[in-house]
Amino acid sequence: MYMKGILLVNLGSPRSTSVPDVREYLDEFLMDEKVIDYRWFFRALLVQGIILNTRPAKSAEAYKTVWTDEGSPLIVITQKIQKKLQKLVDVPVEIGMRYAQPSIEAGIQKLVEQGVTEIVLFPLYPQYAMSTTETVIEKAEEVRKKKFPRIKINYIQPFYNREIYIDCLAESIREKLPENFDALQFSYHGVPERHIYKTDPTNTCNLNDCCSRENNPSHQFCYRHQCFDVTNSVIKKLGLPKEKVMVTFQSRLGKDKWMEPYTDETLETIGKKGIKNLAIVCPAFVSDCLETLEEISVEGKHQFEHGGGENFHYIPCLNDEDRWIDVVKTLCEEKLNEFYLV
Ligand SMILES: C=CC1=C(C)c2cc3[nH]c(cc4nc(cc5[nH]c(cc1n2)c(C)c5CCC(=O)O)C(CCC(=O)O)=C4C)c(C)c3C=C
Ligand SMILES: [Fe+2]
Ligand SMILES: [Fe+2]
Repeated sequence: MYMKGILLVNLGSPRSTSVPDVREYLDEFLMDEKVIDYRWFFRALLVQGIILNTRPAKSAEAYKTVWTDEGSPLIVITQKIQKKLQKLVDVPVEIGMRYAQPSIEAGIQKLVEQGVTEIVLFPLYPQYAMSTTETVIEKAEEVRKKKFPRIKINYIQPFYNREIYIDCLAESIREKLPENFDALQFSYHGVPERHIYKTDPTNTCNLNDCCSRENNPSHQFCYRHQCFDVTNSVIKKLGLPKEKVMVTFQSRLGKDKWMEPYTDETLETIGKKGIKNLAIVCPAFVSDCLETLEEISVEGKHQFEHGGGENFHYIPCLNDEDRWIDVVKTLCEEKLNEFYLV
């Protein structure tokens, strides 16, 4: 007897805003070799010897500013997506986080307890990255092989170029754009440049003009290309001129070279260049989280105003908007149906 289910996977947050809980979360997150891709000894030296001495206290303060009575925004929003999706589909829907709780293992366990044998696992990231999609799939496969060897898992691939997603994002942005703005900034989570080279099976991406060219075989694993592709498709739908649009990369960590231009440096300087009214959106995230609610809405706003900007307008993520839940449903159903084909 076969039974299907859906597991929605997001990044995860600390259990609470206490410094020990934030340290535990950062330890698991940053010791993932798909995130900090140094050899174990050097990774441990950097993460456990340096970063975990100071960052947990700083991050805990940041988390306090976004935490709600129900918990971390990222987890609360993922739960809301789960509940809304559950009303639309007739198979069980659970959630799992790549780091901390509820874990991917706990999510699969819940599905198995409901009799599920075939799971559609949805990594909630529009663009592919080694530090997101790839680590989720690797972790889920590790858990499946060790704990649930008889379960089948079918993975939803990055959906950055799916028309239903682009339509949904464009409409969501259109509704939230202020009447007057000098520029619309697309701020994506950054990754170290090395990650892009490392995951390019074709060795052709030059992290430059290549990412904006059409039909390069490297694009399937090029996070930078996929960010530009989302931006170009959305602005085409919105009918916005390219001159009014910027793409930047946020949230860098450590001393490696991350993709440029950096969001914070851009925000500090554009006011003086005449951009007084700014709208900003963060399409690497489907749900609002620390990186959007604190780093962009609060810190980003200060940086913009400090640099001479006047009106800063943050455009929230898709979160649990009904049109986005419909996209999630369609993408899940496509994969659920694939089980019949194998
Ligand atoms: C959306 C895609 C993401 C990519 C790509 C990504 C890469 C990446 N992140 C770090 C380091 C940190 N990220 C942190 C928070 C965080 N990152 C993402 C998403 C991506 N990360 C989200 C959704 C969040 C928010 C989590 C939440 O609880 O709200 C943090 C923790 C917070 C902090 O201390 O600043 C770190 C650290 C690296 C190193 C990396 C790629 C190599
Ligand atoms: Fe590229
Ligand atoms: Fe991150």
